[in-house]
Amino acid sequence: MTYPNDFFILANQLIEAGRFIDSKGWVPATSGNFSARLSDDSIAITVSGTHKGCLQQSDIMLIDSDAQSLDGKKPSAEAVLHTTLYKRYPDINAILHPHSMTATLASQIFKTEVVLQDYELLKALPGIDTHEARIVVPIFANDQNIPRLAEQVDRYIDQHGAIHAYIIAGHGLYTWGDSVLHALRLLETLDFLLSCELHLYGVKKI
Ligand SMILES: CSCCC(=O)C(=O)COP(=O)(O)O
Ligand SMILES: [Zn+2]
Repeated sequence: MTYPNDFFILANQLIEAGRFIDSKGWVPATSGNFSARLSDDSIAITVSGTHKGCLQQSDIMLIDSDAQSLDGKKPSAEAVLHTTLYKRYPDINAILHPHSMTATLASQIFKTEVVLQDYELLKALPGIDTHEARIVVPIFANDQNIPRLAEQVDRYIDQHGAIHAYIIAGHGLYTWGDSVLHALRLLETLDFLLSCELHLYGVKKI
């Protein structure tokens, strides 16, 4: 298998992102998955079952835009959630999915959505230039049937318009950006804002 040139650059960015995300405690055990879109529209994604804090280049593989393996490796079990977002949003090039405690707890408390409003840090999200913005992070029921879950997300976006992230209940968060670094900044932003909301609801230590 000959990988495109940008595969190795993006794979290294995903490896670095994994170290950072793991240092925050957001990908316990083998949870989470990450991907980046290449210039030929194929997708570099984490191999299923790997520890995302100590990824090697061999733990990043290539899939096509329909989540089919291009190199014989086994992609993340949630690859279809990634390809569905890439199809919908031509401008995004990276997706990060941690199993952070903030997202997991928020889903148990808020059930259907988390509303983020009146935070200066909202301005770290694309297209937002005031703390008065109102962001909704929808929460979807967890589902072991990933294509069905992806359809649920797609339907929500059809009905409600663009979102920056979503939570899968009792599971974790999905967010994305135009680069791995950008997606990482959004992830930090959302984690901080979710922990503010949890503190407001009496959760003392996260
Ligand atoms: C061990 S966590 C259960 C699977 C999961 O939710 C996840 O994010 C990791 O799955 P993958 O196949 O991408 O390693
Ligand atoms: Zn997961």
